[in-house]
Amino acid sequence: MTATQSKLHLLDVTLRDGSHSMKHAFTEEQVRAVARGLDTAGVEFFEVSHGDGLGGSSLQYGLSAVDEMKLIAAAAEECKQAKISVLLLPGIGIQENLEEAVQAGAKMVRVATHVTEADVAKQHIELGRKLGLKTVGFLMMAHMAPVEKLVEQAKLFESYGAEIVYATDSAGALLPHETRERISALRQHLSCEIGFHGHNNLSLAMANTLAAIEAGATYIDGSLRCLGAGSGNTQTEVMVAVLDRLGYRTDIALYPIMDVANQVVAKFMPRPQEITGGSLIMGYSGVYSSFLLHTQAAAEKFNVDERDILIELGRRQAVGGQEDLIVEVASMLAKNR
Ligand SMILES: CC[C@H](O)CC(=O)C(=O)O
Ligand SMILES: [Mn+2]
Repeated sequence: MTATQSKLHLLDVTLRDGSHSMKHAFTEEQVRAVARGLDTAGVEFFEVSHGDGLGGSSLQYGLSAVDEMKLIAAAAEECKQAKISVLLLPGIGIQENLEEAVQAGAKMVRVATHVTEADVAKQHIELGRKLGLKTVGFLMMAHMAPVEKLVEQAKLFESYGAEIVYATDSAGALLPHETRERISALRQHLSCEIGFHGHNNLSLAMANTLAAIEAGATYIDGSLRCLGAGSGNTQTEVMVAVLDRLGYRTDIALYPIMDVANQVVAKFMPRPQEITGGSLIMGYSGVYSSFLLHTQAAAEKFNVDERDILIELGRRQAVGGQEDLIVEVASMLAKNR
């Protein structure tokens, strides 16, 4: 990689993907402190929503301790320059949720679908554009589709009006050459900007991020201290240092971004974002990172090994929205013991 001084857009997802690790219990005070720190450091975009996107607060996905609209409004109040993104999964979030988020201060929407289901997002992308938002298509579980399928689905997003399309490694299952192959194909076949969102379940989030950048991604996600589902995301503050060493411009100041990571986020994280038995197996068998805490609860309830549940979920190719399968598999394993 050569030093290019070309600008990369870092989007921090601590206050959205981190919601999974926090069991959706962010307080307003925590959100304000993180938002202030990100804004001061020069982060351009950061995401605030329930972990499963707008409207995700439910028994199936986990109830939010504080209404996400209140958190979005609080974060917006703290910002002088940073813009707030929200995640929207068609079928979970609805039009009214997005309109309310805009009232609260959101400036970007990322419409997320399973990697083969972009066609359910047409109205949502059009709505984002109509509301004047920076509008993004976010293809989750990108490891589950062959490259040609990913390109086909990304083109659908682009045709609906998405200004950026992401390949999302939801399970932290991609290897660097697979990431490179996917992002290169997207870059070759699309005119819009390309993004990458990684998870660190196989300790490859940074390697995949660099492969994505080399292949043409210009929007990159990260979270402070890796606070995100599974083993978390590419670590924002580390990425700022690495990209600076490589000669990329992020316009994010290193000490301030380290300070919000270490003096704010580290103080309220429920546990370090380590690669545990469960998250490693998620990357290994290709299971949605957001299933981790649900799986650990089911393993405890049915007294079975969380790794066995995850291997079976991977074999069944479980996708987001199938959280009920976790309990079904755990109970099946307990019966067959
Ligand atoms: C359930 C939504 C999911 O957490 C979105 C995301 O960040 C991913 O797929 O990695
Ligand atoms: Mn994620």
